[in-house]
Amino acid sequence: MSNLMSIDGGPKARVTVIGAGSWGTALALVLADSGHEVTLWAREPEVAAHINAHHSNPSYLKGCSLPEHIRASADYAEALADAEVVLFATPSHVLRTVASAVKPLLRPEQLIISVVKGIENDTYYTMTQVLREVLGGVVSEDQISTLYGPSHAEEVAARKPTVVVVASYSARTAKTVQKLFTSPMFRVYINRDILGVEVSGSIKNIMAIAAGVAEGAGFGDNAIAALVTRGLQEMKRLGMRLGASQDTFAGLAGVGDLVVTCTSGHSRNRTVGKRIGQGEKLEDIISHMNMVAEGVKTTRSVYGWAQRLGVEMPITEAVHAVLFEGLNPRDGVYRLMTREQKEEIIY
Ligand SMILES: NC(=O)C1=CN([C@@H]2O[C@H](COP(=O)(O)OP(=O)(O)OC[C@H]3O[C@@H](n4cnc5c(N)ncnc54)[C@H](O)[C@@H]3O)[C@@H](O)[C@H]2O)C=CC1
Ligand SMILES: O=C(CO)COP(=O)(O)O
Repeated sequence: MSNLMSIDGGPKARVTVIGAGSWGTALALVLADSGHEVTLWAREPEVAAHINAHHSNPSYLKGCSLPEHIRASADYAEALADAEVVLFATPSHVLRTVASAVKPLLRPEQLIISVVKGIENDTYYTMTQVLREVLGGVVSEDQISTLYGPSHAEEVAARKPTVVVVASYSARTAKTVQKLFTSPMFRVYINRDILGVEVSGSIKNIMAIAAGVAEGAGFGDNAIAALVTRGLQEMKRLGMRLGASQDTFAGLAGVGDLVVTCTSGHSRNRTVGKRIGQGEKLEDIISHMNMVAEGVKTTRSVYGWAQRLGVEMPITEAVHAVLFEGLNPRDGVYRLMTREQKEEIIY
């Protein structure tokens, strides 16, 4: 277990954030505001140079000034040299590669945090499961945690009130991470159900694409409310089949993140869905985006996972058909509306 004296016994910890996209940058700001020493690893050397010279990251977080004591580097060894805490904030499809690359630089006493939302294609692993597998032998699973919840980077960076959850394989680690992040505008609850947190916080991105498609296709608020409600049932059905706790889906990583992503103008997943609903092609949208819409890849994973387990996930199936099988968005909605008649709650 970590001997993070700087967190447990004092105000400052040395944190390295791997990934200077919008979320990694916003969380670096939260931690720096609390007095922690933060180093941001950026994949692009020009992003690191800009952060060091201008204390901002316009490529990923426009209009935001960063505290001057955040340092950036595009070199793993330099970025990780003194880290007590290593926070992964990359897109989900590169987490395995990035974690493998930094593994030789990690030490057993470091705490590892994932804020990455997604389910890996083919393995159907959550992101802490990927980290557990890749970092095994260096870092114990008790050192690993995840921070999820309704938290658009733009609002966090603007220091607007945000409430999230931390879940870990170890209660002590969860408590340490809670303490690390807590500030007057950033409140952190602990949730013991790490699987439920990761499953719900990842599948909500599929529902956000569906909500965007509905909006783009010209449907109304009733349709969005229906997608949020039935989407929650779907998330719960898969999650509980995997052993997650029902209550997690009513919590911040569940309905909390589902609502914000399905309704916020900040959401990249909702935006991708909306543009598809308006008639654009997925490839054209994605090829012009420098940011990640995790729901696209997660749709492939969850569709395959649900098929393998025999779990009914009609919204996920419809999103899969629209994204990857050429189904017209309006026909996707028609398909959902004309399914066989059902009871709302299956007991
Ligand atoms: N932006 C947000 O408001 C929130 C994002 N998240 C999650 O955080 C994770 C990271 O997303 P964002 O920071 O929003 O990213 P972003 O969409 O702002 O930027 C993409 C990031 O991925 C990096 N990247 C791209 N290809 C890479 C590669 N091959 N190797 C390493 N890095 C690569 C880019 O350099 C950039 O830092 C995602 O899983 C996302 O769902 C979670 C909560 C809030
Ligand atoms: O997870 C998020 C908010 O909690 C971010 O959602 P988007 O990736 O759709 O912007």
